[in-house]
Amino acid sequence: MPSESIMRFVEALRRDGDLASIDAEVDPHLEVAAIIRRVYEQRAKAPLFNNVKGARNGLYRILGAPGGLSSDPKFPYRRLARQLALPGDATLGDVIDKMLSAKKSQPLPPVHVATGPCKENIILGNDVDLTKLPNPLLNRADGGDYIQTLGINIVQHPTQDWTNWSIARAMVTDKNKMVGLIMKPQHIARLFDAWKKSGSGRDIPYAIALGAPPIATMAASMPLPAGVSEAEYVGALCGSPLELVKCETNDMYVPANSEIVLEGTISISETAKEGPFGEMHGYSFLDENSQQPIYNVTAITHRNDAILPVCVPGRSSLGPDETHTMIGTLASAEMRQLLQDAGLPVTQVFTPYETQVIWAAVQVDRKRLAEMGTNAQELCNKIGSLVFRHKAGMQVHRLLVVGDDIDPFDFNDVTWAYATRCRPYLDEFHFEDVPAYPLVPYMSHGTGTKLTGGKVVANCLLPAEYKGQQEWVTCDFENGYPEEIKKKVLSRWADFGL
Ligand SMILES: Cc1cc2c3c(c1C)C(C)(C)C[C@H]1C[C@@H](c4ccccc4)[C@]4(C(=O)NC(=O)N=C4N2C[C@H](O)[C@H](O)[C@H](O)COP(=O)(O)O)N31
Ligand SMILES: [K+]
Ligand SMILES: [Mn+2]
Repeated sequence: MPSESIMRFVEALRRDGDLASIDAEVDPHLEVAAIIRRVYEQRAKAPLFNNVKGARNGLYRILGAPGGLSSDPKFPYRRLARQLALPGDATLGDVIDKMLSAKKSQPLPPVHVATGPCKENIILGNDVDLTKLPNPLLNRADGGDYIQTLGINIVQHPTQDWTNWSIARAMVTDKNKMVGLIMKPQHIARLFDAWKKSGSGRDIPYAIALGAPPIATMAASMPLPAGVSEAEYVGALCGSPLELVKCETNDMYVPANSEIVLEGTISISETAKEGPFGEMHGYSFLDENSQQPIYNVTAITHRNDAILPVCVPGRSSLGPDETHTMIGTLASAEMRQLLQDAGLPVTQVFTPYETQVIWAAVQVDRKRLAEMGTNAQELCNKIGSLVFRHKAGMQVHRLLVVGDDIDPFDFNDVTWAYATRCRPYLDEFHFEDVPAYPLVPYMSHGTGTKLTGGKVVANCLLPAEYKGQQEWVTCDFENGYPEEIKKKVLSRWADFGL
């Protein structure tokens, strides 16, 4: 059973020796975020701050980098594994397979229970004061304190039977208000529009479950198809229904063992300035601010000694954070599913962390490719059209189509194929009429259009590979020498003192 609560997850990290439990007082104004940012980059233990300056009455402790790489280089993805109850030595391929494993199963609806740990403390109406919480400032350029970076935004469709769980950032603006990014084509934006169109004129009931069960947070970060209620997918993933409790001030349901729950309504008319925010590509643009919807907060409920998980997005090549290990990996899962459902000989898709998950390597089975009797132009246009016109491919701007001799999780492999087999211009297939990811710096602050285009598929297969032929020997130790020579070399290696 995956870690069905943040507490169980923290215990798993402690057992792994991958948790630093810090009782010294730390300042949520930049100090906490700077530590978390360095934890990602140094691949240090996940920090649990038990003594955050300004915390009171159990609100709140902070857990940093729950989805960062583990502090044990032998098991880099062990934190993700613990969230999904996979073995500690799980690979990213295992994480992708696990998150896709319920694709063919029946959805398993959650069950409603009377109460749970998130109901241990209930703060209502006038007692709600977000400004009294130790909200973290995550980057010196940020436009506000982002309390919401790893919680689940829970919003229902006004008429259809669809409750969407996603992650969308939000910052505190005053005692009972936040403002949060709601951007197309994300489902929260789609539901926001549906509410506006419904003509009811009502503001939108929502809940944000902070410190929800880790596997629920993973599903919230995954671009599952529209209409799929993530809670039901999680039930199918776990083989047992999630337990939800009803909110105090609206009819939303939240995971019973969430750490902290914010309840209220998203205004369909009022907006406020949101951002800047240090985002997933490693930039916080000083002029980045847009008018975004206001989240009214009518209740806060929480566990005693509640823990707020926090993500501090930034440069991933030094050490990926959850906007890479979760957004990138889970979008890769959905892109792989999309291409396989279209009958293409795709065996794996992955967004390298070295590219801020803006690129994705698409691995094809070269034997099955040869049976297709196709060519680069045809294959790359098919792949690009499928991925770039689908929501799961929204944040990817460059696809690299590689053969099965290339490990998509190994950036050395991917760049070797890209550098040596993709001829600039002839092997690049451009897409200017597809939705862009507007937060990519060369889109938001570049010279061209901001909402469309700037996408390309790079063919990294030589023509012979389209016929299933590999007309070369790869010059590395692994491939360049007969087995008995390699055995001989390895057996004498130590004696030579190399
Ligand atoms: C894991 C994770 C996911 C995030 C985000 C973050 C983290 C940690 C923070 C740290 C808050 C940074 C911003 C980054 C920002 C962002 C915006 C657009 C695309 C990617 C990221 C955004 C966000 O603010 N808004 C948004 O719409 N989607 C986000 N996702 C991606 C979505 O959770 C993901 O796409 C899901 O699939 C949505 O569910 P849906 O398919 O609509 O049901 N945030
Ligand atoms: K989701
Ligand atoms: Mn969704």
